[in-house]
Amino acid sequence: MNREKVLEVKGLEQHFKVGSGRNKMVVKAVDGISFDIYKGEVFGLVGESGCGKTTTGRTIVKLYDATNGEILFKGQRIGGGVASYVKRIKQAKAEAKAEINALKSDTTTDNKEKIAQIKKDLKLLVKAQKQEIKRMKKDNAFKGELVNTMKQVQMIFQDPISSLNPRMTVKEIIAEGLRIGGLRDSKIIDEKVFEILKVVGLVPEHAFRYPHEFSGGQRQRIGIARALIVEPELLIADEPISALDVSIQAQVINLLKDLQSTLNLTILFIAHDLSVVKYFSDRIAVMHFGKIVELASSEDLFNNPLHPYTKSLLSAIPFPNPIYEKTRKRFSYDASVHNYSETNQPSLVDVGGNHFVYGSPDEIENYKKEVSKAPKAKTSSTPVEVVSEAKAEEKVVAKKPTAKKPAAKAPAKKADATTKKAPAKKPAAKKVTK
Ligand SMILES: Nc1ncnc2c1ncn2[C@@H]1O[C@H](COP(=O)(O)OP(=O)(O)OP(=O)(O)O)[C@@H](O)[C@H]1O
Repeated sequence: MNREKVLEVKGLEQHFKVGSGRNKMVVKAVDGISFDIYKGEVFGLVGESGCGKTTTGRTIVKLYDATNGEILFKGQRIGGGVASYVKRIKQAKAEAKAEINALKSDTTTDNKEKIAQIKKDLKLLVKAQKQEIKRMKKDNAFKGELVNTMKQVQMIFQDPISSLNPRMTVKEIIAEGLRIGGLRDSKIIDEKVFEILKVVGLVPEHAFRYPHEFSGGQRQRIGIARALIVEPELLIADEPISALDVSIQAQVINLLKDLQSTLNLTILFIAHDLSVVKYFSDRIAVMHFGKIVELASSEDLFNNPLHPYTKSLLSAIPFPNPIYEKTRKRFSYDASVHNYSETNQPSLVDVGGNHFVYGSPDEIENYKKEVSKAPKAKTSSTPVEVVSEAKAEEKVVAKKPTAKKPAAKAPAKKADATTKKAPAKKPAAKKVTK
């Protein structure tokens, strides 16, 4: 099946210069990652704190300028960096200089021709690299077009408290994206805001209140409404539940899950908890120290994890079973097992059935053997547990109670009013064909 790529991330690097003087150093928060996200897919990005997940999301929405690599949204370049081209020019110049100096110091032969050739080659290489830099910068320069494109990529933030302006009413917060997009008709703006509030499980009356009047879960719903009002195609959810009370986490996850299917959204779901992404994601990429170490369908990753880091993350997931918990073995990941060297370099390779693992050639051979012996994965469609959560009242500080009806259960017609996309429910079996 031909799948439309909504997002393409190619060799993305995001390096931060920190400290000064002797303490100056470069933090390679994201260190050359590549992945594609297909239309209608939920792509999970997981890893422990500090592995670069948030930086990846923020670089995609252009909160940071990428150091290197490319980001394409529906084929259009929306971000990237030129550091590698500049580095290549510097390196080529240094190499050419060293070669020319060596030839000049050799007084026994006439090396004029060779030197001229080196200079000519260098000139050509520098010209090609500069042209490439120019092309990239030019692609970035279509500002108007880029602003429109970026509207289609929205982000939900980890902390709903700090991400909402306390001095703005909910209506002002949600409508901001519409106003930035040039909409001025306050009647239409009001209608759209009220509509989207219903879609996320709130009520129109909430529009006139301030963020502090809401509970954590409700604030996250406001954040979701703010992202959805501009009818995005790609939603980047950066740990949307990690700051929330456990009792309401599942509500927000289920809301996102429903919205994803009702509005046919494509989602990059960032989380540190593998158990959360399991039921939500079609595919999952596991990140460790700025690199993707494993990328596979959700089923493959859980049923047949290959990279030792993924195995260690999985071993950390608790199960609500005391007998299992008593015997559960947690093991830690020791990166020294890999023995990487200059001649034994790792890379991310498909070891079979679109199951990618980061490893050296020897490791990849072993992973391939392992994957060929593995039993076929069973499809799991278990919904997120909402047992106690459904009962858990979201403590509303606001005067009136929250609408209990889950947003995505809103009639298709309502969703239609908030998006250009066909509101029809997607078929349940939306698993990506591999
Ligand atoms: N603006 C910045 N300047 C310097 N270093 C940064 C910056 N942002 C992130 N980092 C560093 O980059 C690394 C990756 O951070 P990032 O927040 O992307 O990780 P994360 O996996 O999302 O972690 P968490 O789950 O805790 O948010 C960390 O070492 C962090 O300290």
